[in-house]
Amino acid sequence: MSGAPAATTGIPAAVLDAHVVVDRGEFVLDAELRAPLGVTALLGPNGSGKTTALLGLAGLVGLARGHVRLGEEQWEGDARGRAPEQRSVGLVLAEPMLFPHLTLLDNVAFGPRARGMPRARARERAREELGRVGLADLARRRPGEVSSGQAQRAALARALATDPELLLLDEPLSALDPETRSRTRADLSHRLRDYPGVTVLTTHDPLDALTLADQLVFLEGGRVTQTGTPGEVVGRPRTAYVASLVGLNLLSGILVQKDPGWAVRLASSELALADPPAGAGEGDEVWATVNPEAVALFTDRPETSARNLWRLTVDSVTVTGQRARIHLSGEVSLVAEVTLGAVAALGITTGQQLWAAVKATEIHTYPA
Ligand SMILES: Nc1ncnc2c1ncn2[C@@H]1O[C@H](COP(=O)(O)OP(=O)(O)OP(=O)(O)O)[C@@H](O)[C@H]1O
Repeated sequence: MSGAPAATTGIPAAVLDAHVVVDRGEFVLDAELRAPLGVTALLGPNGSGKTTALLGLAGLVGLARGHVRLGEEQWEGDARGRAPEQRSVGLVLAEPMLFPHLTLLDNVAFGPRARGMPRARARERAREELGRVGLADLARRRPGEVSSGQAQRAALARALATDPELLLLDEPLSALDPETRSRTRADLSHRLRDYPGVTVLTTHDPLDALTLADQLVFLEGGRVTQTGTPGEVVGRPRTAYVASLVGLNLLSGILVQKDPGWAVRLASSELALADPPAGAGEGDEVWATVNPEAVALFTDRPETSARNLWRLTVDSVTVTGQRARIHLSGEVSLVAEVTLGAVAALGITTGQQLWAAVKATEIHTYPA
């Protein structure tokens, strides 16, 4: 839900402290980004400004306003600015962008060499970095002679060979096929655990974010809409995008006391609750999440003890593996997740009307 306040929670002291404002004409990025040591994932839909934010941190696009500080160092702001090459940054893009005519070893040695390290030491450093990403045996190959996942690992080694204080990874796994992606994700996770600096990585993929990152920052329309640890975000999503990414239904409304019990008054329906949320009272705005697996579907009005029952229309059906997600709308918009067997048994098709039931105990609420 755009316009929701950015929510920040108990993350360690920020080491990267930036306010990145970039004016691209029709699009303006205005994002405050704080990242502690460890991995911060920047997530957002296409065009939300993730790449622009990374380029702003690296000094590769100019800021209209704002600042970039890393620890005690001011990289940008207060009329001071460091050129990109004066920033201690390692950058990895979706495409590895290795020099095709150089071996992996020389590709990785290039950064230390360019910073004045003698050739033999730079090669030694490169060998060490290639070893850390499992490429010691391929050091003499050229980029065209290795797989896409291996090339991406070499790009990571190249970025780390200069011992950057800030590592920026822009969709580092997005160009890989699914199998390579999952193996490279594991290698990346392993290598990042040993990297002592601040990593900011952009991704669309919740699996990348949840497996690689200590902290998540969501960007929507150029603004930060939510930050938190993976656990905090999964437990309390605050925008429809965040909720859908973590696979939950998110509804918002006003908490009302009923006789007996409590409910959330939605735009055109109500959600009966088992318990009111801690920290909220009558009349307060609250969020409610419903796991799609907790939405039971019926073709005929069921005899059910579930206190939430609606007749809804099937808008679309998406299948992943053996399960299907049924997008429903009507008095409420909900996604239900059922087995393919249930899709067949209920004969689910687009446009069909179904009864959807959710037990009050399956609704998780928290203050907005
Ligand atoms: N060089 C440019 N000149 C003008 N507009 C640009 C430029 N680069 C990006 N934009 C615009 O800025 C917005 C943000 O783009 P950006 O690439 O940062 O988004 P993103 O979140 O990384 O997207 P994706 O996930 O698709 O890579 C988009 O609307 C894009 O069209």
